[in-house]
Amino acid sequence: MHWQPYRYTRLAHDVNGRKVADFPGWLADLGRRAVAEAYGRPADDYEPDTALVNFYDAEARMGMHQDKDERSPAPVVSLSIGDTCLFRFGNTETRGRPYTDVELASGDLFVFGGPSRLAYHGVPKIYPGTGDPATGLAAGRLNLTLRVTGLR
Ligand SMILES: O=C(O)CCC(=O)C(=O)O
Ligand SMILES: [Fe+2]
Repeated sequence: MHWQPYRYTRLAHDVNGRKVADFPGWLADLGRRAVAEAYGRPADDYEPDTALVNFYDAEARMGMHQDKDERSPAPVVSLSIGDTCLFRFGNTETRGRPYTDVELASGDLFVFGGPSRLAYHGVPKIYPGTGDPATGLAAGRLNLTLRVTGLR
């Protein structure tokens, strides 16, 4: 599936009109491992169908929001590559406090599941120059979120 603010589509109308690439099997496996570890039980039934990729340059931010364009309550698995960011993990009721600020560094993985699936969250700050160029990313931050859209 392809996400364009704020809906999923089968074709990338806003890019090239083409069908999006199949979800890579290795990435789905990684998602299952993440969910299994976070939940402490096997997650063989976790079948993400969409990976949303966000690139953040030094000034980029993401405001507080809920991930609620999916029809499925399945967990969202977030992977971070490149620059470290300040990640704000909030509550399910409001955009504001209480929230918890954590740093997400390259290689960190975060699972939004269960009661936190619909928690507000955002990225108030990127720490430029903190990434390891060995990732292949010379600058900035990439975030991938694996999602089960529940749309087919
Ligand atoms: O970049 C992040 O860590 C969060 C991304 C996010 O919240 C989203 O793509 O919905
Ligand atoms: Fe989000």
